Amino acid sequence: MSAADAVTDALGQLHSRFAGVREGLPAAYIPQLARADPDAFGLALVSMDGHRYSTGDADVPFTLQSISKPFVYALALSVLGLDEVGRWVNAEPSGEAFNAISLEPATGRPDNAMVNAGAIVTTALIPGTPDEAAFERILRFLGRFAGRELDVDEEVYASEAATGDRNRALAYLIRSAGLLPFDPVAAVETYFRQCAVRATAVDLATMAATLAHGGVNPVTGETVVTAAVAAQVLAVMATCGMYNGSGDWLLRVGLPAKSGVSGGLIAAGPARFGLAAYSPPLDATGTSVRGYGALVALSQRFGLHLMNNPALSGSTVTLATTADDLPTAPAGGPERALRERVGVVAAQGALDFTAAERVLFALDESGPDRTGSVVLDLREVTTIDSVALAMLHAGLARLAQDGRRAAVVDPAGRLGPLGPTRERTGQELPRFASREEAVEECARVLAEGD
Ligand SMILES: NC(=O)CC[C@H](N)C(=O)O
Repeated sequence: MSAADAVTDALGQLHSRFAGVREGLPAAYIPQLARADPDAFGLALVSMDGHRYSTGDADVPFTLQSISKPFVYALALSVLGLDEVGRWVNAEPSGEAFNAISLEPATGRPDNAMVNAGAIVTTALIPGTPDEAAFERILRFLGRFAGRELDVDEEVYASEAATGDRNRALAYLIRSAGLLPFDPVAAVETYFRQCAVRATAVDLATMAATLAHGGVNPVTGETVVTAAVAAQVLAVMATCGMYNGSGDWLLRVGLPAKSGVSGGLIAAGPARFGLAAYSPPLDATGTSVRGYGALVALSQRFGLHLMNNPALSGSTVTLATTADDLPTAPAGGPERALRERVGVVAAQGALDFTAAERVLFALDESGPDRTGSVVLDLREVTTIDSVALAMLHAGLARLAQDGRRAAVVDPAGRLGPLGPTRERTGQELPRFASREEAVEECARVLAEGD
């Protein structure tokens, strides 16, 4: 036993709770899918550190079906960009079933890339390269999300190819509206193959975790897509991923998700987890019945709903005082009076936009009457993202413009080159290794001014 087995136990409890559910039937319109074991049931979770947890049939391979759609959309966005992809496929929830004729009346443009119509167009947009046909490129790309090479279930592919006339009809209909830029037969064949790619629930949770982790596979460390593309894909999954069940899903589960008619279901908790369920019996929207139940319960149990009181990051400002309050300040004398006019603000942790706002507010409030000098101590700060960095430099420059001398305690150089502040003020921002030196410098400058 290990401590982390508690996570596996939590998954195991959900598994036991839903394993007995007998509702729903495996998809039958693709004959080969009707042969799936209705009792198969697996759950998997992958953390942002790449830790994998699973229970039940989480290592049983099954075909991705529609779960391939967000990942092929990610490839299209990576190759062509959102504006170009958006010319061919919209991003509006259709409120209709996955196989509906969800096309914009005037243009024939599919409503979104999660319904079949939009997914077929998305697949058609993927160009082959001199080295790789379009499908090989898609297959390899899916494998980078999973962290291993994936393959095709040829029987499921053949079964869908033999019966998939509705998807062919959709492709012809789209082309008749003048939209589909490629051969509809080839586009649908590639789409059928992508739907027949095989993966396990653990693979799928890794794929979802890669989207949740800003496009970096947390198991392999590979950057598969940019953070911007990962966010775009998650946005479309959130609004359209569960078809005509998308609104209800966002309400109850609150996570970007995608279902597939083989019984797979993924959900992504941005910056938290990738989740996957596998259980073939489906409800009326083509969603795994047990998977739905388990992920609703899991989201509630682990508090994953995105709109639910987003966790306030830990306290940022750990000290906001004047220098004469510091234990190192010698009592009495003119030194002490100078030190009363030096504000000290210490920050900690990872600084983003929210945290930078707290720091800037504390700098303003520091010192008597919001005047005098300020020392910003960044020794306990672990990271400063680009947005926070620009805000800190802008804020420090404004202090200088107000005639308030600022000094930073930043031995690790987290504030980067101090140039941005200097450029705005013409003054060098002094940087010190210790708080005491910074306070002394500020007090010295105040004494000079007196
Ligand atoms: N919802 C799904 O998983 C549908 C995928 C399936 N290959 C189809 O096109 O019908």
